[in-house]
Amino acid sequence: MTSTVLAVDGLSWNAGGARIVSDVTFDVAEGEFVAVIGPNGAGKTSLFNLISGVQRASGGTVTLDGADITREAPQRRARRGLGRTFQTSSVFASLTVIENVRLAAAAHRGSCLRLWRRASSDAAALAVASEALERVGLADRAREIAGSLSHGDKRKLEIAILLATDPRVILLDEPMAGLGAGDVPALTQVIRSLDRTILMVEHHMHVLLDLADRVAVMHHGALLAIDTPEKIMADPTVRDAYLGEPL
Ligand SMILES: Nc1ncnc2c1ncn2[C@@H]1O[C@H](COP(=O)(O)OP(=O)(O)OP(=O)(O)O)[C@@H](O)[C@H]1O
Repeated sequence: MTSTVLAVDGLSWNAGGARIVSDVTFDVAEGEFVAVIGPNGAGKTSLFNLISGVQRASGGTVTLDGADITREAPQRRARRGLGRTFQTSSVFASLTVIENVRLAAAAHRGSCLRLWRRASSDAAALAVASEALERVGLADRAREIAGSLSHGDKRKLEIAILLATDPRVILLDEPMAGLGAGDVPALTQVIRSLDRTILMVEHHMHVLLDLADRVAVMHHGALLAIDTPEKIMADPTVRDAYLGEPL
């Protein structure tokens, strides 16, 4: 019996006189991987903004582990375990790889960052950071300056930063965007190995077919369908939403 970790119910958002997200309802079960797809402008990032709290919903609710978090600020949601990456990189380019992760671990542990202390003195945060880097395959790059990493490795670092906060749910917004074709399989492998509850916006069909338990299709701000990848691929209304574009 699987339990619901994240639930959105009737979630809506109006902005600039338009309804951007319209009455979206679905549940995500513990350990489930849900891919979110849809044509450009369908409202995928806006949906993530509502779930993570970057935008306040105009209507509906977001529930995490049974708690209504709809009115909570993003930081509070993050502390509850909603971890999110953004389309643009949130890495501190001038810090080392491990410093980026250690800071996230320390902030999550609530330790005040005493800047006069040596950075490495928080042994617990450092241990968490090392383990997170191990998980994403960046352990041997720990002492490098984050800004010098390749695009693909920066994405892995962003995921390590999230892991350092031990999130209940991970929201990944187009993690493959801007990657060369050669970097996609390695990042796919890292994401697959996370073994967490994950919601991911993704355009690469082969990636989400590989990873997703279910695929949610957004269209004009509404949830058009949510089902297994096989059923979604065979759904004529989904094909119509893409105006004949191959899925
Ligand atoms: N703050 C805002 N005010 C007004 N309109 C907005 C705002 N943010 C987004 N939109 C509009 O809402 C629609 C959905 O945008 P959103 O970025 O959520 O779509 P998306 O599915 O993530 O698209 P893409 O795949 O291109 O990233 C777009 O038409 C966008 O222009």
